[in-house]
Amino acid sequence: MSFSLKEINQLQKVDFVEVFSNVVECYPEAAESVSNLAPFDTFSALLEAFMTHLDQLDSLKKLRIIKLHPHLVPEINKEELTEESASEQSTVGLNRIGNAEKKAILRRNIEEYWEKFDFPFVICVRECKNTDDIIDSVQERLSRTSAEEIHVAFEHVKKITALRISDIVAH
Ligand SMILES: NC(=O)N[C@H]1NC(=O)NC1=O
Repeated sequence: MSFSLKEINQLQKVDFVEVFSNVVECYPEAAESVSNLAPFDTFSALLEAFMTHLDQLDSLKKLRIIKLHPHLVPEINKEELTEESASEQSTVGLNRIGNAEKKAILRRNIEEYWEKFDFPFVICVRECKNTDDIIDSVQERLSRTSAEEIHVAFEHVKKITALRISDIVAH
């Protein structure tokens, strides 16, 4: 459902939090905090409020948010996907990889990443052209340090959030 900025600004706090509850995956606390800053003069101001909220979180909370994201191969953890994640994962066909070998490589790489870092591989899927793009990224990012990867993964969390906000609010 898409809202105008005017409609967003007229929402009661509880409704604002519900509308934006999953723009940060499974972390409604972001919407809760940003709701206190309403009304917003522009779409950019709303977007910026969420980005600023995320940026100022301490590193433990950032890590917690990264860990709230589902694996790109949900079978790894037998996960139920949120509506937003399922839709994003389907944009590049992650839910219908026909090539068994490719599916196995992706799964192996993502499991290896999880074992190395102890948090899921997070990437803004909607910025990827296809599953090969994702395989290349996970292989490249596997060589990084944990601190580097927390930073990179969190930048992807912010991109995912921005796109989800753009889906909700006409701009
Ligand atoms: N693991 C991971 O990257 N998950 C996500 N990426 C994305 O674009 N949507 C997600 O849920």
